[in-house]
Amino acid sequence: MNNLFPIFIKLENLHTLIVGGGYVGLEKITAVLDNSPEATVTLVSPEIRNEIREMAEENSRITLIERKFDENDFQDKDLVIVATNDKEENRRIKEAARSLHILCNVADTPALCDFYLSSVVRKGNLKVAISTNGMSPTMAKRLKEVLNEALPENLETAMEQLKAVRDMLKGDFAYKVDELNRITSVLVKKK
Ligand SMILES: C[C@@]1(CC(=O)O)C2=NC(=C\c3[nH]c(c(CCC(=O)O)c3CC(=O)O)Cc3[nH]c(c(CC(=O)O)c3CCC(=O)O)/C=C3\N/C(=C\2)[C@@H](CCC(=O)O)[C@]3(C)CC(=O)O)/[C@H]1CCC(=O)O
Ligand SMILES: NC(=O)c1ccc[n+]([C@@H]2O[C@H](COP(=O)([O-])OP(=O)(O)OC[C@H]3O[C@@H](n4cnc5c(N)ncnc54)[C@H](O)[C@@H]3O)[C@@H](O)[C@H]2O)c1
Repeated sequence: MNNLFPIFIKLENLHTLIVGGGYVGLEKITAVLDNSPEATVTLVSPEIRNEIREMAEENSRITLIERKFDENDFQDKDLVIVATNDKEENRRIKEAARSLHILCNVADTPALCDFYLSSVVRKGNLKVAISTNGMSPTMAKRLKEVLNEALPENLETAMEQLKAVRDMLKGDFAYKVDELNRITSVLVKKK
C-alpha cells in the first residue's frame, strides 16, 4: 500500500528542529537548506560535524546547541528530523513529538516517520519530488538523475508564458480553465 500524501512545504514560515549532528544530520540539514535557503533551523547534538558548523557560521538562521536533546527543544518548533545514532532515544523523541503534535521524521526508522524527505528534481520553478514509499532511497536518487536529464531546460520559459496568459485571462473560472487546457493540449497530444 502506498498511502503517502505529498505536499510542498514553505519551510521559511516554520521552525525546524534537527536532532543529531552526524553524517545523517548533515545530509538532512543540507536537503532542507538546498530547497528552502531561508528556513529557520535549530540543530541539537553533543557532537556536531564541522561541515554543519561552517554552514551555521554563514547563515544566521541556523542555531546550533551542543548538548543532548531535551524536551524543551520542542518549544516553538513545527517539525523535527531525528538523526541520532541511538535508536531508543530516537523512539522517545518521536513519542514526545507526537504528544505535542509536532510532525516528526526519524531517519533510521521509516515506521516512526510522519513524513519522508524526497529526492528532488529542480528546473527553475518546477520541482518534482520522488518517493519510493521508503522502499529504496537509492532508486529515488537514480530516478532523480534520469528525470533531470529527460526534462527539457526550456520548461521555465513555457511556465513563464503560461503564467502571463493565466494572469491575462479574464472571464469566469471555467472559461479560464478551458483556455489553459486548450493552449497546453499540445503537451499531451499523441503523435
Ligand atoms: C531520498 C532521500 C532524501 C534525503 O534524505 O534528503 C532519502 N534518503 C536518501 C538517500 C539514502 N539514504 C540511505 C542511502 C543508502 C543506501 C540505501 O540504504 O538505500 C541513501 C542513498 C545514497 O545516499 O546514495 C539510507 C537509508 N535511508 C533510510 C534508511 C532507514 C531505513 O530504510 O530503514 C536508510 C538505511 C540506513 C542504514 O542502513 O543505516 C530512510 C529514508 N530515506 C529517505 C530519503 C526516506 C525514504 C524516501 C523514499 O520514500 O524513497 C526515509 C524512509 C526517511 C527519511 O530519511 O526521510 C535521499 C536521496 C537524496 C538524493 O536525491 O540524492
Ligand atoms: N534516512 C537516511 O537517509 C539514513 C541514511 C544513513 C543512515 N541512517 C541512520 O541514521 C542514524 C544516524 O547515522 P549517522 O551516520 O548520522 O551517525 P553519526 O554517529 O555520524 O551521528 C549521530 C549523531 O547523533 C548525536 N546524538 C547522539 N545522541 C544524541 C541525543 N540524545 N541528542 C542529540 N544528538 C545525539 C551524536 O552526537 C552524533 O552527532 C543511524 O541510525 C543510521 O542507521 C539514515
